[in-house]
Amino acid sequence: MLDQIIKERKKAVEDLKAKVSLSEFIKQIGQSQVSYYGFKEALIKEKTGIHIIAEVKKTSPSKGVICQDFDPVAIARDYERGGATAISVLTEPNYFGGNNSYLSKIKENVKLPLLRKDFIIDPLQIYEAKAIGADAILLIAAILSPQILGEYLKLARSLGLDCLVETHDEEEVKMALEVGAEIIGVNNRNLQTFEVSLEVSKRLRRLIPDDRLFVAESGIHTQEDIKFLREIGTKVMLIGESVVKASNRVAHLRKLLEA
Ligand SMILES: O=P(O)(O)OC[C@@H](O)[C@@H](O)c1c[nH]c2ccccc12
Repeated sequence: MLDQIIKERKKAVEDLKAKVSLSEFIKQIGQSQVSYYGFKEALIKEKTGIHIIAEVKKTSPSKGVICQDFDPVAIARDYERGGATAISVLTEPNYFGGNNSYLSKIKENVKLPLLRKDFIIDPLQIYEAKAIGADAILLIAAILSPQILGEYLKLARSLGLDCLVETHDEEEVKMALEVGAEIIGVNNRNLQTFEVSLEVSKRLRRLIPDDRLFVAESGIHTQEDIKFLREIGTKVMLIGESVVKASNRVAHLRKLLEA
């Protein structure tokens, strides 16, 4: 599955390159009127409870359609009212039902830092992320070499974008630490098999020193899940399905924040 997603993303990047040049993105970034917000800065603020990065996604390869009447701006507004610290927006169209325009529209309507959630495999996508209004990007260790990951981190920083570096095993955590990733996510879902277990966070949490920001990602649904993650020293959690699907998103988020 992951291989297929990457193949399609590569094709999309080739199509993008045929249409938009790097200098056009640089020009767009220079002329941008939007306000950017610090993603890491918001997530490291001292707080009694946890910080939640709430995710806007319509479908997923493992669950199919998650949200029937999908309105990205309305969802993002609910997240803001419910107390999310940041918002993750899927922009990958074929598997997650995402779109760049969703991120841009949310940027115009919500005052929270935005993470562009996509499969980044080319530097042009990093410029594009900034141009569409992202404050941060996801970099997935499993699909990048250490050298490329290091280069993308540097490029993102030079554009003022924070990076969430996603890992799923010991090897990937080591790689993220070595290239100097400041924010390290542990995906509880295996992107190949879709198997989800919070034990992955528990196992990898202790490998991440206190000078880096640890983020637990995926498979977080209940107050019990949050208590479990808090007990292993998690302060930031990325939650998708559970909050998108809730009949009352604001109330559900507030309840999770109380855990
Ligand atoms: O819906 P969940 O189980 O709460 O998961 C959210 C998020 O972690 C998940 O969407 C995700 C984690 N890593 C990714 C990489 C690409 C696309 C999506 C993801």
